[in-house]
Amino acid sequence: MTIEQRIGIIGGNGWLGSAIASAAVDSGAVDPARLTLSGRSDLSTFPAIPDVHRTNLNAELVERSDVVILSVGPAQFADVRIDAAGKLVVSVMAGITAARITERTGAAEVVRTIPNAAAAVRRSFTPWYATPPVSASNKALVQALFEACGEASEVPEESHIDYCVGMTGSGAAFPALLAEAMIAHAVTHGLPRAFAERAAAGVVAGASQLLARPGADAARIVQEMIDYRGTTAAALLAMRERGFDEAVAAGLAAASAKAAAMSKA
Ligand SMILES: NC(=O)C1=CN([C@@H]2O[C@H](COP(=O)(O)OP(=O)(O)OC[C@H]3O[C@@H](n4cnc5c(N)ncnc54)[C@H](O)[C@@H]3O)[C@@H](O)[C@H]2O)C=CC1
Ligand SMILES: O=C(O)[C@@H]1CCC=N1
Repeated sequence: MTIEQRIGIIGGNGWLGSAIASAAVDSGAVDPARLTLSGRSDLSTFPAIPDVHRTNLNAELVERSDVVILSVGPAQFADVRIDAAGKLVVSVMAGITAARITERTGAAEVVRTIPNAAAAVRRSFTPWYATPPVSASNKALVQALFEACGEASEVPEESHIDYCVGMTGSGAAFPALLAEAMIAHAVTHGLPRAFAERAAAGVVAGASQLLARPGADAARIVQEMIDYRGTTAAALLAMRERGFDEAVAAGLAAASAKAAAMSKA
């Protein structure tokens, strides 16, 4: 779907805002001439997307946009003073409630999302929640915008977005954590670091594709390996025995707790 509405990204000079802007343009979903980015840094540091309008003035961005994406840090939101009444406001900020966004922007139609760092390679999985006033056509716009960044899926409750800060938002870093642990182990067993890095990245990125197959079922893949009763089963059972599931659960809970604390900072 090509998005006809004019899009503005406040914080479009930042990590995630830049990735969304590039994905939206590269996918063809958004015409760069209808895209505006704002941020606090020098305009020369903004992403180099031809024909995109860049500004340090949020009011100018709002004036030029039908859809305003909020991509500043949660603690920076208190400094964003805009009047977006009558516009669709889409937040990617962790921890900031839709009620607070309406209160501070005047927008009735608010969507909360939690994309992730894989938006940079158009592989973010992005859940989104629309407040009741959001029209069906604006919901379709949000779905199209985040499909340009990877996959997107509507959730029925705002609390699901707060939960997803850990799972989808922070989860993009988890494969690298797994790879790092494997590299460290391989190096202590004498393997050359360069080989270990290539092998770990290859295993983590390559084998993840098993889960990308239609109908893939993580629990079934794990159980099949355990039922095979070979070396993989030995590895999986030892990791579980040492608290793998508990470590993941603690990580997800810590991310959501941190988001709640950041939103109050
Ligand atoms: N980085 C990630 O993987 C993810 C980030 N998020 C959320 O996305 C938001 C942005 O995160 P990042 O891009 O990583 O941060 P960032 O620090 O790279 O970008 C934020 C940008 O906002 C700009 N900014 C700050 N105050 C501003 C203001 N008043 N007006 C205009 N621009 C302003 C800054 O110049 C900065 O470039 C955060 O709220 C974060 O919780 C959500 C999911 C994943
Ligand atoms: O690390 C962070 O704070 C951001 C928010 C969710 C994922 N990344």
